Amino acid sequence: MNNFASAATDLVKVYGSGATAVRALDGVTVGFRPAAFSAIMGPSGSGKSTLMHCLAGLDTATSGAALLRGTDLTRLSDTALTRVRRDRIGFVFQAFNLLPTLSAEQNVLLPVTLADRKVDRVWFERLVEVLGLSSRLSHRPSELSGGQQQRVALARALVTRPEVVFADEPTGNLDSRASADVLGLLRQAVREFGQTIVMVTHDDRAASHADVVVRMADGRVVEAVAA
Ligand SMILES: Nc1ncnc2c1ncn2[C@@H]1O[C@H](COP(=O)(O)OP(=O)(O)OP(=O)(O)O)[C@@H](O)[C@H]1O
Repeated sequence: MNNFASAATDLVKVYGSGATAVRALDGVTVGFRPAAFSAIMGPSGSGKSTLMHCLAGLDTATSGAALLRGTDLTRLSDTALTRVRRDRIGFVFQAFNLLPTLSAEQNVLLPVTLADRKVDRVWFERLVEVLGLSSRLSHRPSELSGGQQQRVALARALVTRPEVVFADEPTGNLDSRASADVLGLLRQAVREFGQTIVMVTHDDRAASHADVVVRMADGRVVEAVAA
């Protein structure tokens, strides 16, 4: 499992206890290749978000391992986990989650600012150019379209060059044109920057942009195929 950028081994997540317990993950073993675009699909309630949250260190597992390049996140302290999330993982959410009072540039640079790190201007300029944000950097989120806001969120996720970007329904709030645009950019990040991306989606069209599709049902992986 160490060859994978992100992996789960026999991952179990039980919410609640006793008669009302829900086994959201029922022994998931799966690996996500580096520099590939992977999609997790499956019916509502099949455990997609729970798997992603455990792999991204946003939720704790009941048992099993959630590996980020061989680091088992289930064994880390809260402080260590916070650092891993900040330094080694990028996030893109359905609801963009940009800070409304900051400009696009400040939003993109937020993970660098928070980590008190030096901004790599060359990398920043390249990202902004590839994502088509050069003329939008001084705008606040409210002055941007949904597609532009998601591009800012994507730049924010990529700015630290994380080992994995986890995207949770990244096109869920976008119309079909903006969706195609964002999916094309996710693909481009994989192709040009060697970025590893793991995306949860309901949308067959979104999944068709991925290299690999992992299908879940009832808390288990039922299929993992090259798209
Ligand atoms: N915080 C929670 N407390 C209790 N049960 C939960 C919690 N989060 C998820 N579950 C349950 O775990 C199961 C898996 O949920 P999960 O959100 O991972 O599914 P999903 O495939 O992402 O669904 P959707 O596509 O609707 O987002 C569901 O039965 C859900 O009701």
